[in-house]
Amino acid sequence: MTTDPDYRSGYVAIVGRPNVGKSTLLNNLVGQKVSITSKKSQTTRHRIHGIFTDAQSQFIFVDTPGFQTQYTNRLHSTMNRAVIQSMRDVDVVILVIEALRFDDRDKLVVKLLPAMDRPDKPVILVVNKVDRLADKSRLLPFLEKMAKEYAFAAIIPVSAEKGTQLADLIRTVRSYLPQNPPLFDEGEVTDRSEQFIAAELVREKLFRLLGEEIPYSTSVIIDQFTMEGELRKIHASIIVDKTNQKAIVIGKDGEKLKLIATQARKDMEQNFGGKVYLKVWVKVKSGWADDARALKSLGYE
Ligand SMILES: Nc1nc2c(ncn2[C@@H]2O[C@H](COP(=O)(O)OP(=O)(O)OP(=O)(O)O)[C@@H](O)[C@H]2O)c(=O)[nH]1
Repeated sequence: MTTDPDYRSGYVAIVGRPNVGKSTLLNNLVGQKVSITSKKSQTTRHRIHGIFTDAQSQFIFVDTPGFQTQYTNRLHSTMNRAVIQSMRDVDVVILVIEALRFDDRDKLVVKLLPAMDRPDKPVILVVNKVDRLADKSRLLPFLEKMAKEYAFAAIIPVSAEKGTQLADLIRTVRSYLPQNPPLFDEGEVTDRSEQFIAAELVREKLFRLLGEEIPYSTSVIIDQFTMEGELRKIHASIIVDKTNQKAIVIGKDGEKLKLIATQARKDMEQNFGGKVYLKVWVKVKSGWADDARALKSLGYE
């Protein structure tokens, strides 16, 4: 751990409507250092998506589950609550939009942001996909217009895909992080367990593929994780609270569960760099959320 008095660390939320490039940005920012934290870190208030640590700073990127949903037309109150909740305790919010595009859906996201005139909660606007602009001269007026309309702490045009201007973004975000020693030990966060990642990837699919209510009352546990040569054999259970939730997760003719499992398997194969055999069950465990012992067995202290 560092003893540098100017070390900065804090929580950062990346928000924006679907498809603006949030995941691309996150992956590029955390780069090789992408880490899904260990079970222990799960007990913090945030769901952590990735951590970037360097000699001067540590950025802890938190999930904003609501924005990951496919059901973009259903920006209803549950989702809003989830998003607002996830932004409440972060130090910096990064709002991502596409260059030259600021539509009604972006405006809806802006409405959910913390008040920008509050000095303790800077919102940095990232204008992404600048590489796509044929006519670069249109960018500056767009940036100026955004600056005039909203009190962003900073506006930074980037290409998340090409990695352009990301160093600038890192520097800017850093300047808004509190002076803190690293909140997570680098060893701890890079020591990622494939078992944990596997559970996270299934959980992510629940958020993406189900309505907004269900994922919050589910949990995922890995019952079995074995290697057979190069093949990872994984058995996972999705734990739900009620029988009707089980039916929803499984879907008509098992289609939903199949989709969840297929997408999770593909992500696992990409993450682990090898073939995965994944089997997923849905189990009802009534009142699991209230049962301390059950919670403990699911990894929540
Ligand atoms: N040209 C270009 N394309 C980009 C850039 N960043 C992201 N994209 C593309 O935009 C699409 C959406 O990117 P994602 O990172 O999945 O977007 P997202 O905001 O995480 O989307 P959701 O998960 O749906 O919320 C993908 O096809 C990316 O390849 C960029 O800087 N330039």
